[in-house]
Amino acid sequence: MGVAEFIPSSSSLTKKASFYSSQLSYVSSKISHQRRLSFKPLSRTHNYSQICCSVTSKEAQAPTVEQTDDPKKKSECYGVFCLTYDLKAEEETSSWKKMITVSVSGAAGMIANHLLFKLASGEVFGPDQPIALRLLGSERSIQALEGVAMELEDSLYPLLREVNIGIDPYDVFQDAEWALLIGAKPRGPGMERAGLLDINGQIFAEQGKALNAVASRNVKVIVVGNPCNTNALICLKNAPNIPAKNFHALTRLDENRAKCQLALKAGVFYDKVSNVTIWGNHSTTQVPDFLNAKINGLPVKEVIKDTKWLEEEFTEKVQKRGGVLIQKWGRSSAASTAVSIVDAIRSLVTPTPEGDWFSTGVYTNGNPYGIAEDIVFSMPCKSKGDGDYELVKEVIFDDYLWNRIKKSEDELLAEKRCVAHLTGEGIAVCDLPGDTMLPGEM
Ligand SMILES: NC(=O)C1=CN([C@@H]2O[C@H](COP(=O)(O)OP(=O)(O)OC[C@H]3O[C@@H](n4cnc5c(N)ncnc54)[C@H](OP(=O)(O)O)[C@@H]3O)[C@@H](O)[C@H]2O)C=CC1
Ligand SMILES: O=C([O-])CC(=O)C(=O)O
Repeated sequence: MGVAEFIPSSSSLTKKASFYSSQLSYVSSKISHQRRLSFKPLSRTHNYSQICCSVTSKEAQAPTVEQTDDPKKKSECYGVFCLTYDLKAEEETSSWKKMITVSVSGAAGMIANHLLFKLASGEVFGPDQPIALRLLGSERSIQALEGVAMELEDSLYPLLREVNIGIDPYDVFQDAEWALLIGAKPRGPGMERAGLLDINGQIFAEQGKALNAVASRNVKVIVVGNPCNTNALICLKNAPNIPAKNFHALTRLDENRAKCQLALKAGVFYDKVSNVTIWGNHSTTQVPDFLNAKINGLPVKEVIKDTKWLEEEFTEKVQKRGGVLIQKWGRSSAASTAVSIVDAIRSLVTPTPEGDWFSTGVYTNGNPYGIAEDIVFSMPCKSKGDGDYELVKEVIFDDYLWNRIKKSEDELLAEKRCVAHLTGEGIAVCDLPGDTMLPGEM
């Protein structure tokens, strides 16, 4: 067991967003499959949706190219983004809902490369839901992010109304109604878990502060970047003006993996598997719950009688699926993670089917199970489809399940002690269990 102590340096505590300076923003609008595009360099204080366009009718209006002699302005726009359409009146696509704003970090990364196109297509929020995408990158990735914006443009999604890229979270999270926090430093060879927690924790502390300052007061936040549970805890602690309940750590990929393994073993298609909970941390201590899960409406243990398989093989397969995938692919799950983010969002914006539930890592504030308070722990939830959720009470525990849950709880409590300097709870003491690993580590 390694013991490390983090005394917060003044730089780590007082560091403001380091990316305040330059940024590029692209705003696009697509109406009735015809493109209306505009580009404006946005300052931190602009209201983006007011800057964007509106239309009076479905008829195209002649574009006017904005001429500028300002060389700085010129260098900030390219191609069709330099065209400004003069759209004067209010939008009349009356069958569509009011546009929502979704901010995504790590937007030039592999997961985002799948996710953004699903968001823009209407697959996530519905075919009548216009969307503004605000994409957060860094100085490292700004060129790639321009490439992402270009591909989104070239995809001609009618619902995609704005694409805005930047490197300052205080800009990119402005008015966000959903914040999908994917960007994080991957754990490299020889890097201690404590080191990863510290580096990524600082990213999420900063982003929490930015959300607190500029996002919608009811923003829903899904933390994907690892270690996602503790990153989510850090994020919510740095965003005291946003309800802690609104923060999630993504464990839906683990739920999907568990469903797949149960379906395989039972010889049924996976739509027959329901009520699967992932308890705890998105790490190798996570607990895929086969006690409460069902196949064809029956308890899994009545369908799969091989308890040894359930307790050992199944559990370990789910816990380590990410690592096996990395060995095969040479990189971590990207497409299936994006799919699981879609699932996680849809579970919050559509009513949960009667009797079923879904897993998500949420803040343990008054949970009915007896899990330690003040951590982010994956638990069974159901939703009315309003973006909110409640914990499911109708679950049972046996010694096997409860002992495993406690191990994951211990791990998260240790991670929490390790990031105390980032949650405002004093001096961090890092005494992580030696076997603490991400699913992607073997
Ligand atoms: N919860 C879950 O179920 C899963 C979580 N994950 C996690 O999701 C995260 C993203 O995965 P993926 O998209 O595949 O990764 P990529 O490496 O493709 O992208 C990650 C992005 O993170 C950003 N980043 C932020 N800070 C740093 C830093 N200090 N060093 C390097 N990159 C940084 C980079 O963008 P930029 O330069 O623009 O900041 C980069 O594009 C990882 O943390 C991964 O472990 C992966 C699979 C499942
Ligand atoms: O460890 C990783 O980066 C990948 C991961 O979370 C997973 O596959 O579940």
